[in-house]
Amino acid sequence: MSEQDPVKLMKQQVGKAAADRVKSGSIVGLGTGSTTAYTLQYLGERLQSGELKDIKGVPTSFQSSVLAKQYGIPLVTLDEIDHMDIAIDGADEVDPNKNLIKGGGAAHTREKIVDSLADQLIVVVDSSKLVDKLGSTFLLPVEVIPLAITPVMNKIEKLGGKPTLRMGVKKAGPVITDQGNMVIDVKFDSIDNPAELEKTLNNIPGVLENGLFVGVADVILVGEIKDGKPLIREIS
Ligand SMILES: O=C[C@H](O)[C@H](O)[C@H](O)COP(=O)(O)O
Repeated sequence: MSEQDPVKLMKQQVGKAAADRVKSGSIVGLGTGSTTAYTLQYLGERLQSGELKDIKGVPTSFQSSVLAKQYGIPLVTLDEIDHMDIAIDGADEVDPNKNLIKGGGAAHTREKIVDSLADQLIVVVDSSKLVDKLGSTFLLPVEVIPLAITPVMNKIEKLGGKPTLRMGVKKAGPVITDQGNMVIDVKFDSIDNPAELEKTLNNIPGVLENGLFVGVADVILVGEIKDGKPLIREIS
C-alpha cells in the first residue's frame, strides 16, 4: 500500500485522534488490528515527547503487547488493576446503534474482556466499516475450543448460519487464536437481533466467545475523506 492509500490515511488519522484523547495517568485498553496499531504508535510518540506521562496499557492480543513494547508503552495485566479509564479498539462493522462485529484478527475474545471493563470504549474505524445492519459485509467470527468444532458448526447450521473454519495465511491448517482455539466465520442472512444472537451463540457448548459487541462502545470515531482531505467524525 502506498502512503497515499485513502483507507490507510483514514486509519492513521482516526488512530491518532483516539490517541490524543488519552490523558496522563490513565490505564488504557490497547485494541488489536491495523487501525489501533496507529493509536499505539501515537501513544508511544506522545510518551516519548513527554506530553503524555504515566500511562499503563492492557493489551488485547499478542499483537498489541508486541506493539506496546515496541513503542515503549508500559503494560499491566487485569490482575494488577482495579479499574480501566479508557479502551481504544477497532471494529469490522459498526451499526447505527454503535453495536459492532469484531474478530477479523481473531482477537475478539480478549478484546471483549478488556473493552467491556473500560469506563469508556472508543472505537476507531474508517468509513467503510459503517453498515445499516450487522453481518451485511462481514462474516461473524466465533472462537471455538478445537474438540468442539464439528458439533458447534452443526448447531450453527441449525440456527440458520453458514459456518466456515478460518484457515491460516502462510500457515497450513486453521488459524489458532492467542488462547489456542480455532475460529469459525459465520454468514447469517440477516442479524435482526444482535443482542439475542450474541447470547445464543455463546450458549453453545464449546463456543468461547463470538464477535458481536452489543452496547459496549461509547464513542465511534470515523475516519473519512472529504474533498480529498481526511476528517474525523464522532458518533456518541
Ligand atoms: O480481531 C481483531 C479485531 O477485532 C480488530 O479490532 C478488527 O478486526 C478491526 O481491525 P482493523 O482495524 O485492522 O480493520
